Amino acid sequence: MLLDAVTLFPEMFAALTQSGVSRRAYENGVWQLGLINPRDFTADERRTVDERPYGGGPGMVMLAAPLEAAITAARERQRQAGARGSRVIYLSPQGEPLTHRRVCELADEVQQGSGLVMLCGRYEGIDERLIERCVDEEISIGDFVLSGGEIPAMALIDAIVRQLPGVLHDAESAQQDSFCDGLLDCPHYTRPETYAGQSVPEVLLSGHHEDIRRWRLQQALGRTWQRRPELLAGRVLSKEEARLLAQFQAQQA
Ligand SMILES: NC(=O)c1ccc(NCc2ccccc2)nc1
Repeated sequence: MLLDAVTLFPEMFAALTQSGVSRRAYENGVWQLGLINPRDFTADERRTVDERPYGGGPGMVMLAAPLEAAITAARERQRQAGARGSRVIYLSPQGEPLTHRRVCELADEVQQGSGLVMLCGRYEGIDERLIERCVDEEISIGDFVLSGGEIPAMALIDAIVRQLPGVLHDAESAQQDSFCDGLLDCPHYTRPETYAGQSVPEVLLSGHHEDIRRWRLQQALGRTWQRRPELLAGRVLSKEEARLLAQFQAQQA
């Protein structure tokens, strides 16, 4: 699974390869990370990667040429490593909002042997002609602006890696994540049974797996209804789900 990042700050990506689930998967060879710095593809002495915007205005814009050379190098490296095609994804506030569904689609593509090149912008963004020439897809992780595309790229990589087989111990926990079945996650509890005077919902101590499954489903439905009702609008409920949600709503009334 070849994932490359075109970035002026390659050292940031250590967060993925040096800790947690993504580190374990990386060390087990489930995924590989390539880091390409556009500064290595500049032709001038000062290794210029950005310039002032035409039309004036604040800030700087990233030059197209070093980025195109970096992307070309990344795609060539992926081709030589046997990737069947490469998708160039540009992380930007102007992108398509990222969803769990898209994460799973990209994870499937990578599993089928496609490579991913994540383009990380800095400053005010990138010369539009580079985007037109080289970017296959623009993705946003939310309606806010960060100082660079590296954190969004790492978020996307982490979300994709979690979906790859063998990464999470029991595949189940990937499925039970929020959003997997289009719902928010249920509440979770662990020891001690009483914390700060608060006890754990009885059903979770009962050992009745069917009751526990039903309680968790009802909590997920109820929370989604309370916090993100628009997610329910796009989801068909089973008879059991409809009944559990109605019961939850009645209890809230
Ligand atoms: N919401 C996001 O996914 C996101 C992505 C990148 C980013 N900052 C870099 C950048 C700024 C302006 C134009 C293009 C890239 N901030 C937020």
